[in-house]
Amino acid sequence: MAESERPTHPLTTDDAWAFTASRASSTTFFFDFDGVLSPVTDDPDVSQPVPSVPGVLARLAESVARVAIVSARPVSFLRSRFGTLDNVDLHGLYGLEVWHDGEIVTNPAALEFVPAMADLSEAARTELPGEILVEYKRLSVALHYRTAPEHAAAVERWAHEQAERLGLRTQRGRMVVELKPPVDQDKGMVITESVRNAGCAWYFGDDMSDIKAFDALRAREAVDPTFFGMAVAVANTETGAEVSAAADLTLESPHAVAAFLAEGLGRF
Ligand SMILES: O=P(O)(O)OC[C@H]1O[C@H](O[C@H]2O[C@H](CO)[C@@H](O)[C@H](O)[C@H]2O)[C@H](O)[C@@H](O)[C@@H]1O
Repeated sequence: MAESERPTHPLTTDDAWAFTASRASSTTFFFDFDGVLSPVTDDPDVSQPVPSVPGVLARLAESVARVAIVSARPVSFLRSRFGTLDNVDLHGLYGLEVWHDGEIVTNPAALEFVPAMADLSEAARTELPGEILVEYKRLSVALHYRTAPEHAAAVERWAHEQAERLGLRTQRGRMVVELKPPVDQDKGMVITESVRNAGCAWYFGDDMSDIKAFDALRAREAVDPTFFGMAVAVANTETGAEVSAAADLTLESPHAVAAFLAEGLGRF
């Protein structure tokens, strides 16, 4: 396929892989973590990537310009799962953190919220029902109701009251509501910045925050007729319908993502 002939949406998977292979040296693959590279678990602390994922990402990084994980998890968590992959870039907390030259670089505008987040996580543990899992992430706090969905409304209400009181923002996800600093930073902004000089990029996501990353690919296509963006959703019963509706392709599960990439690697 000639370089300028980018495939049009909707497109076949074969066309997408063929074009990507022709642009490998200017292609980036971006991945969300939970629900995409890792099956969903009740306890976020025990989540692990699908066993074949680290090997597949390492091989992919040897075939294209760049592979990056763009997650709502802290970089420290991503390092605990992917620290051995020195050719995979890590963006944490929606891009508020990035792993760069052997250290975590934090958006300075978010740093002043560290004490408030520590206090907030303590308050959540005291004030919310005991079944609610409180995940303290240094710059944000996630309140999980996966194992107690009957408390969803109360948790959402509490989160919104705290956001109002402390001047924070909320982010809804899969059986979770998160309190974040009032800093303009989302996954779409990470992608917009990262694809400025790319010829092609893929993004794999499953949650509401990933739709902004899909939008960033579309926006790049709109201003650069040679750029090709491929938005891949991973199915789930919680946010799957909305994410799939915004995607070019839907894969069934994190295991299917790993198999899809392993098959695609044969095209390079
Ligand atoms: O951007 P991501 O990497 O997808 O992170 C989004 C949230 O993922 C985690 O929560 C989700 O996965 C948990 C483990 O499978 C699950 O228990 C929970 O119900 C999901 O919402 C993570 O714990 C959150 O901090 C992230 O915001």
